[in-house]
Amino acid sequence: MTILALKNVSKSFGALKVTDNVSFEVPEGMALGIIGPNGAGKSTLFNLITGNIGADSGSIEFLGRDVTRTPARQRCVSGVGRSFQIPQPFSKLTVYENLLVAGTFGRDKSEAEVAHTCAIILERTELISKANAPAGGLSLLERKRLELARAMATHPRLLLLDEIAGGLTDAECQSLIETIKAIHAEGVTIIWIEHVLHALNSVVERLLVLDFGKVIGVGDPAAIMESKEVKEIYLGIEI
Ligand SMILES: Nc1ncnc2c1ncn2[C@@H]1O[C@H](COP(=O)(O)OP(=O)(O)OP(=O)(O)O)[C@@H](O)[C@H]1O
Repeated sequence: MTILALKNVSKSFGALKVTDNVSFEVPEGMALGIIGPNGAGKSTLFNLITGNIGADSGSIEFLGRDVTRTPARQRCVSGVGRSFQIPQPFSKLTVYENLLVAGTFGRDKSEAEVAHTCAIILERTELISKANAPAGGLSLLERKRLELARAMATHPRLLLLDEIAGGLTDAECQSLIETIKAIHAEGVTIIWIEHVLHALNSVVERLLVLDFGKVIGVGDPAAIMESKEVKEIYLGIEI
């Protein structure tokens, strides 16, 4: 089953076309990586999928339903979760309270249900020992983990990760990869934008390359990394 389908989606900021006639489909259960140079339009693509910004043209389907004009909150409630490139937790709230906000947002769930699931998510994202610590005092890895945990607290069927491994040491990155793999193994569909290619390629089954807002390649990660176009455009190697 296709969980997400973009058809001819375009978006401009003034004269700058940041998303240029983008079409692709993601089968449920897949982990898809998105790579591309700085400014290629990767985060904008996430904002279009989540509804944080609206498309100028084209359509976006989630779980077979057209969500092109659906507000962000409703898309989140129906199963689109995301992490942001720059973690911005509620710094004066505790880690646990941050999760409660995400878990409660827009949902018709009892406080007891939300409290229970948030505790489980804190375990799975290795933040349980920090549950009562103010989020403002977390290390970078912990803040990245909190981004992941907050996204998980919204119960996503599709999880969008925006450069979640950026700035981490190799060891930190490896521990985060294991957590992401475990989430994926439970059946959550993942789309992951990342510049840390070894992290990305250890999780994803397919890679999509964006350049100047256009999809210039999509397919098996090894084949994509070896393609002439990707080496020239993304890695800056002249062939
Ligand atoms: N709200 C906005 N208004 C105007 N221009 C924007 C807006 N959002 C993004 N842009 C521009 O669109 C282009 C693509 O930005 P985007 O953040 O999507 O790229 P990216 O591929 O995610 O880059 P990076 O890898 O550096 O995060 C950039 O030139 C950016 O300055």
